[in-house]
Amino acid sequence: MLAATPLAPEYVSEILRLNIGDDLTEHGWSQQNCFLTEELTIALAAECHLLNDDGAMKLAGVGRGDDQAVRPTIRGDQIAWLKAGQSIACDRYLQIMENLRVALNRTLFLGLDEYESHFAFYSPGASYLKHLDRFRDDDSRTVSVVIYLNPDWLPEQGGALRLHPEGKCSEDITPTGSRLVLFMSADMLHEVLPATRDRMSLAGWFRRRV
Ligand SMILES: O=C(O)CCC(=O)C(=O)O
Ligand SMILES: [Fe+2]
Repeated sequence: MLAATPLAPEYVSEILRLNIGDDLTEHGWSQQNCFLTEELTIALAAECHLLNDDGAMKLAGVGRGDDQAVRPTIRGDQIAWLKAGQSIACDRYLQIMENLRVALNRTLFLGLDEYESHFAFYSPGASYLKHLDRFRDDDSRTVSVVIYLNPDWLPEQGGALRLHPEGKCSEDITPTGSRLVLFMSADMLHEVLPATRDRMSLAGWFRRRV
């Protein structure tokens, strides 16, 4: 059982030591393995599974506002947005992301001031075609974040996040549990390849006020 213990204040400095800011500036993306403890990853994965089993997740849409539409051939994941206070595990995760926001602002001066996040559940065969995370009419999404919740993922099970950094070769990242991937929302084209097993994650966006 997860205890509701607060994170140590020095967690911000621990995050700063990971050089995520340098990675984002130099390459437009960063990957950190074992970013969450195994205990927290397991608790978040269990919550994601439960939400899916309870029918509390909805097929995700593409676009925004009146233009939003469900198009499973473009985007096939089911999602549930996080709300503060919904569980100890989610609050712990949101606290870690708040520390990450503070750490990124100290190094990148991006003025990130909010974080939004949802659980995502891709059933076998579901994918998300190549896209940018920033909307045409709203440039507040600045840094995209994904944390994977899948134990013992094998590369042959598919489901990679494929990044397409401009002018460079694409990069495939397997969705292994506790792994964190960040990238610049405005510039990084990316896609989710289909997998042969359930694929769970927490996707989120640091936004700046516009
Ligand atoms: O799950 C991933 O690897 C990326 C998800 C994604 O691109 C999105 O939700 O916008
Ligand atoms: Fe995306």
